[in-house]
Amino acid sequence: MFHAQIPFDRIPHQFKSGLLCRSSQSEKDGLKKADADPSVKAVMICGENGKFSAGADIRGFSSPKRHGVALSPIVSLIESSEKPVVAAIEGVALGGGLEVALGCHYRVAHAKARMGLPEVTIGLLPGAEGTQRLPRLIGVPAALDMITTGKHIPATEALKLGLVDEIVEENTIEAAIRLANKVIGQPLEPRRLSLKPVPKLPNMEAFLREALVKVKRQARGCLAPELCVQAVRAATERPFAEGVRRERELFGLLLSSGQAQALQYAFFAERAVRRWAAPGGASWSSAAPQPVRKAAVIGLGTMGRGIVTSLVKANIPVVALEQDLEYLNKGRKAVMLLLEREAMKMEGGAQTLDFHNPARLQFTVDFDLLCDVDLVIEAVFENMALKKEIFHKLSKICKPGALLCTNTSALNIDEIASATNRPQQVIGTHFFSPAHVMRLLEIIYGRHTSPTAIATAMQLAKALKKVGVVVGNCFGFVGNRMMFPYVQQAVFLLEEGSRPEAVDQVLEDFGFKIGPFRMSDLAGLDVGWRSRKEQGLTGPSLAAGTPARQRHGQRYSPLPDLLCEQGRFGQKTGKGWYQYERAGGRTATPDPWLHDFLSQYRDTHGIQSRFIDQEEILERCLFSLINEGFAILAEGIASGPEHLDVIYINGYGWPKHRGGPMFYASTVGLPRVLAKLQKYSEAHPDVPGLRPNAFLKKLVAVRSPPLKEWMSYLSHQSPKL
Ligand SMILES: CC/C=C/CC(=O)SCCNC(=O)CCNC(=O)[C@H](O)C(C)(C)COP(=O)(O)OP(=O)(O)OC[C@H]1O[C@@H](n2cnc3c(N)ncnc32)[C@H](O)[C@@H]1OP(=O)(O)O
Repeated sequence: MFHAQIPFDRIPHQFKSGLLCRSSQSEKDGLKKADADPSVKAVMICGENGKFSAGADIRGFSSPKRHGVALSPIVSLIESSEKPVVAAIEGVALGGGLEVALGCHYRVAHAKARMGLPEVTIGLLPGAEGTQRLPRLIGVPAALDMITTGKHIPATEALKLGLVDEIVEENTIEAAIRLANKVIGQPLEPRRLSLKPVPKLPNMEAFLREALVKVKRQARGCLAPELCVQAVRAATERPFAEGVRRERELFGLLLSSGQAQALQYAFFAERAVRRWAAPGGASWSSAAPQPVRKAAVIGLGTMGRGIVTSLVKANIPVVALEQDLEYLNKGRKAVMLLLEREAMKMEGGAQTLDFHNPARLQFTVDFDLLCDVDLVIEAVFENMALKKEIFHKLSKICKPGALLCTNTSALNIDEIASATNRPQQVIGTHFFSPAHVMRLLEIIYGRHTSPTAIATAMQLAKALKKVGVVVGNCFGFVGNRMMFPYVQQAVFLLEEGSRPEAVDQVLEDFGFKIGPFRMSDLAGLDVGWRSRKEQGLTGPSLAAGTPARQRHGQRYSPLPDLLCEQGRFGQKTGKGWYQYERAGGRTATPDPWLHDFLSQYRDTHGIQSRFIDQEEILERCLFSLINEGFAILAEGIASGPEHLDVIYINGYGWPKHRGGPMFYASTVGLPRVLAKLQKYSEAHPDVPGLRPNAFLKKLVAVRSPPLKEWMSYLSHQSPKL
């Protein structure tokens, strides 16, 4: 028996899985030697440290030295071996790692192992013949599902699909050796996947056509899933060698598409934001989190319900509190419904979640029951006075070490903290709706927030399977602050001659899940209206004589206020920027009433309507958002552009294959972004959001360095960091 270990490059930090080495000579030599040595009867391939392989080093794909796919010859060599080769899969077998296993004649996996071809998630396709071998092994529907989603499947599922031959609870390597000994001398031809036909489907053509439509719909504008379908189609239509040629061609297209680079940037950005930094030098490397053994949620509106669901799913016991029994019962029903739905999606169902057990989930109107929780998340509506009242109460009732979180999308964390006797334990946790689904958790530190509080909130994000991003305290924090100029431009474009459906179409074609007007109808126009009234921008507190389209000397559009005055709050009232089939309906159709209303509005205010092309729509919306991003970086509200990008991808539906707004700016070119902002700003001098930010100007002046160097060009790090 010859044991070949896939050469492993150890990844720094805690990561113990192996990555495939790009130099392939050593394993080629090993395999050749084993084949030539008559004393070797079989070969077993395993990983190191309990991990088979996480695939190729993703950083290598953007390296200029990279030429073609070097793994295919090794996989072919394994498959063509005259001696049985068995893969012993422990930990993970991903990407190129799984492709190596597919070249083996047999596969044994540990019960806890996970397998997948995640290349699609980094903008590629399995380029070492995986798109040709997998459909031959497990059939087109299952292979297509794995290849186009990139999902990791557990060993139990892999066994059901026929991806592995055996799963074991204990020593995988010994089991693989046992299997290898058993199959010595048996014919290998039937085990060579390249020689097998792809299992036929009665309706293969229709199936592939539908699969293409599905991936195009799901991943608007993202190339990789579409090309994955094309590669699998090649497996169904061509002999193996031709299919491989097609796979290689498609892989090359993706590698040079720009989307792969954006998605790979997003992969590392998501990991980089875990290394947070905050005022006074506190950071992820020095601060330790406190354990959260029990939590409480205050307020069971839409956000509170989702947060409770999230905590229960993370196995954290929860006390859910409402102001009175009527609200409590309503909230309880809604939470139970959400949890039942979630349980149905999980293996093990309701038993796994255990939400009927009052020790795991308790509903109450009694604040005193919060006395022993480790963490409270207040999720009442956005009203400073109410939040302060609650935090004042919490600081009296909760145990000394308890962390006090406020779920707010814009309010001042310091002001909320001032109502307590422990501002160091107050932190903002901005969840996104629906809170049990959306991955983003914006974590906002105030002036007094302690490093332990930040570390605990980050740990909570991890437990909830969310991406936590630590940011500073300012109105709207990062996500909403960048959103304001974007939405503002969208509304200004309507004033000047555009229509909601035209603006939405441009941004949806760019890749956003929904455009700004559909989004506003979904969220409810009344939310922003209430906030504008509180800010004195509209409503009874607006000073008499204020010009209709100006506030504090800047351009202002009263259009959203006028719609709200007509009771048009969006989907909930059946009318907003669009019309819907009924109140609560979800199908938006352009509304002739709104078009007439816009014409009358322009007449009233003497605005000459003009045709606005797609380029202007896109640039004014996106570049104003990006411009605000530069202001946020310059002020030290976020520690790097990756933070802004991760927030936008995970919380605002920014297309991941465009890498986030700041990455996108770097691909468009900072000089172009600056020039366009200058042009639009000259045309609209009363719109500060279009005035190029000084940091953007500085970066252009120093010849637009790569994104990872931007922060070093800030002359001084903000005192916030
Ligand atoms: C030439 C043949 C072509 C082959 C195609 C391929 O193989 S493409 C690569 C396919 N593989 C992947 O896409 C796997 C990506 N990685 C993961 O899904 C996960 O990292 C994991 C392996 C499931 C482990 O998850 P876990 O949560 O335990 O750890 P992290 O995600 O936090 O990762 C720890 C650190 O390791 C770095 N890292 C992980 N995978 C890779 C990789 N393939 N290439 C380079 N670096 C990788 C990750 O960035 C983390 O680094 P830090 O410095 O600690 O942030």
